[in-house]
Order: sequence, then structure tokens, then C-alpha cells
Amino acid sequence: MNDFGWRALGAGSTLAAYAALCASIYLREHRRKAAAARDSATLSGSSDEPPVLVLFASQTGQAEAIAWQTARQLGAAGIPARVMELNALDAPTLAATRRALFIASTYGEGDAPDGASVFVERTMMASSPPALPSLSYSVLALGDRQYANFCGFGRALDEWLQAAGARREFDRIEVDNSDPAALATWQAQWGEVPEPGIGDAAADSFAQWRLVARERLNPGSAGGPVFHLGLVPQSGPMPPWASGDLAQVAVASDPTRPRDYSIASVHADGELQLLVRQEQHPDGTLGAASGLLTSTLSIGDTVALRVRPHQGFRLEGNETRPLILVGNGTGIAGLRAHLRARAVAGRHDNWLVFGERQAAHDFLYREEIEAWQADGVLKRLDMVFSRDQAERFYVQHRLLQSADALLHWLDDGAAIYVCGSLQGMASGVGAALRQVAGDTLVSELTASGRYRRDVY
Ligand SMILES: Cc1cc2nc3c(=O)[nH]c(=O)nc-3n(C[C@H](O)[C@H](O)[C@H](O)COP(=O)(O)O)c2cc1C
Repeated sequence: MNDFGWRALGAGSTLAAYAALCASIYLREHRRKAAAARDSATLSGSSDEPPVLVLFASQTGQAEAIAWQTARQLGAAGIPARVMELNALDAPTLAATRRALFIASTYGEGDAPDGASVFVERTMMASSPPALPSLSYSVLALGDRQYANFCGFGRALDEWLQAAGARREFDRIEVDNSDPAALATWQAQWGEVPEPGIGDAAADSFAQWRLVARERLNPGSAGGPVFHLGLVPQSGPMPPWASGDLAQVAVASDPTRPRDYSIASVHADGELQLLVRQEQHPDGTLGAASGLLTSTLSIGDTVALRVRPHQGFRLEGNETRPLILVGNGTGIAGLRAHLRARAVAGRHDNWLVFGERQAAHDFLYREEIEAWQADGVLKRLDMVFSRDQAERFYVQHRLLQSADALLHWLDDGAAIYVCGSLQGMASGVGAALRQVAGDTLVSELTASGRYRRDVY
């Protein structure tokens, strides 16, 4: 599942049930975040009723979208609600809370998503965890049964809350991908179900996009073939997106699991570009989505696709900071979109640390990266080819070697963006960062949005 350029297993089909909603209302919702809590408060029957905390633990935004929708539903029922990322919650606030709803996804191998990692470290693993005798709570756990630790984090959170003495208001609900029944059960708990309900109107938001370009970028590679693709809508204008966002590709043979790809271009490019590694199964057949995109489709053919906001990997909030961009393989896609955005914005304080196998075959987007280096869009470039020397050497090793520079950039306020394989690369980069900068600083960077990951 590593580095095939898609993350279908995880981000697939619950998204299918949400992405249309998200696509149409996400930006509006984002702007309404501050207003939402206020709205719900004014809808409350009694002004001194403390708000219900609606807490989300999210990696790619699904749990967050459900949290906002749940808060709106509560507001409509006259119950004031306050939405918060779990990382923003501290033990005293939780201990003082009477009612909380937790919406939590699972990543890695049963781990918390990045949006909860600081809460796990500071509160769940604290040597003296808080006592929560006055808290009544419910958990909605998002996950995918294809993973061994189905809903692992949601379950761990539920158990931790029990152990802290909190009272379960409703039994934990576990959502396997788009399972509409589970989502409907969750909604039914919070009063009248709004129109549209969670997941409604999702299926029709895919549009047909035409493949206008396809080029293999790594001929001769020892790894799977990697293709750069260009797509434009078959009709109508291109929908907006920001660097960091994802594109979902629908697969006819597997309609409940659309595949997510990091968008490699910016809107101003006039083309939605993807970088796709062709996945080959042991029996020789190609991966459903990667095979469709890299082999079955011909130039001029169309594919069902939609843009998916990925708030957690956007540049928002870090526009004026130096950027350290770290990745491997097809992870260059998300980093390239950010670098193209930075070039347009005239921000040249960018450091790219990118890993692949061999310079001769795997230097993806070589001309572009070298041009950025030449014209200063990249202030620093570290290309790390693992197989060009006797000992395997990866991006995390380069970061360790460059500890002084890393600390210097962080001192200057840099934000770190990591895109690519979760196993091996992103986990190794996380460990290297902790080794160089210390656990406390890394937690602070995560909590303040200066350490963001698009990993799969
Ligand atoms: C790399 C990766 C690892 C995942 N690991 C698990 C897992 O161990 N257990 C599980 O139930 N779901 C797992 N998932 C599925 C996600 O929890 C699920 O897609 C969830 O709905 C995502 O919600 P979010 O967008 O709020 O983060 C994983 C997904 C990805 C992409």
C-alpha cells in the first residue's frame, strides 16, 4: 500500500459519502466556523447552558466535516455546541466539560491521526491522567475494515474515557468506510436529521475529466512506472483548489472506494496534474485506479474525478513562513504543488528534501527542480538517492545530517510539510525531527499547524 500514489484503503469511501458535501460546503463551512458556535449558542434554550464540545481527530478532513455537521444539527435542536480539534483540547478543559462528542479517525496501524497526536501525548499518556467523573460522552469512530486495527484510535479513546471515569451517553459507533447506516445512527442521536443528511448527494459530484497529457517520468526505474498526467474538465470551468488538496478518482469496478491522489499542479496551471505510480498485483493485473489512469485510458478519454479540499495540508496559515518540504516517490506531487504556489507568490525561502532510488532513473521533475534551484525558488535542495551508494540512505538520514540547518530554519519560523509513504519515510522523518528538535517542539509544531503531513 506504500507509495503507489493512492490511498484508497483509508481515505476511500467514507469520503465517497462526504466529498460532495465537503466540496460544496467545505469552504463556506470553513468561513462559518467562528459563526457556527455563535449561531448554535443563540439557538440554545438557556443561555447559561454550557456548550457541548464536538471534538474531532482527523487526518484528511472527514472527521472534521462530520464534526461541523453534528454541531449544526445540535444547534438546530437548540443545543449550543463548540467544535474543536482534539489537539486543541487540554485536560482541565475536558475535566470541566459535562458533555462531549468525539469523532475520531484512525491512521497508520491503529494510530491516532495527526490532529490528535498532541492530545494523545499530553493527555492520554500523561503520568497522571485527568479524572472525568462529570463528563458524559459519545464516540463516532471512523475507519476501514481492510486495516488490521479497525477503528483502533476511536476504540482506544473510548476505553481511555471509560478508565478516566467518564460516562458513555451512547455506545460507540464504528463507521466502515461509507457505511450510511452507521452515520445515520449517529445523526439520529442528535435530534432531527437535517436535509441533506450526512452523505446525501455525494454520488453525483464526480464530473468527467479529460486526459490531455501523460508522460512516464522514470523510464528504466527499478521501481514501478510513474506517470505525470494532465486532466481538464470535459465541460465547464475548472473547479478551484489550493495546493495541498487531493483529487479523487472513481473506479467503476470498486465504486465505494474512490482513490485519492495529491494534486501536483496549481489552478493557474490550467490543468489538474497528478503523479501516479502504476501498481501491479502479483498476478500481473494492474491496480484498479492506477491501471485506469496509466494504461487503460487513452489521451482524450475521460475519467470520473472530483477535487477534495485537504485543509490539513494546505499552506493556509504558513504563507509567510519559510517552508521545509520533505518527501519521497510520488509524494513529490503534493510538494510540487506547494512549490509552484510559492513560485507564483514570489516566496523563495523553500528547502526541498526529496528521496527516490537512483538519480539516473528516478529524479522525478528533474528539469523543474533544477530550474527552481537555479532561479532561487529553492533556497536549498537535498536530493537523496537511496541506491546510488553502497549503504541505503534516506531523507530522514539527510535531515539528521543537516540538524544544524534544520534547527536554524525552525528558529526562523519554518513550517514542515511531509508528503509520501507513511511507513519508512514519514515515520522516519518524524523520528528524525524529534531527535533533532525534541519532542516538545515537534508537538508544538503539530499543534500550531507548522508540521503537516499528506502521507499514505
Ligand atoms: C495510511 C492510512 C492508514 C489507515 N489506517 C487505518 C487503521 O489502522 N484502522 C482503520 O480503521 N482505518 C484506517 N484508515 C482509514 C481512516 O481512518 C478512514 O479513512 C477515516 O475515515 C479518515 O478520516 P479523516 O479524513 O477524518 O482522517 C487508514 C487510512 C490511511 C490513508
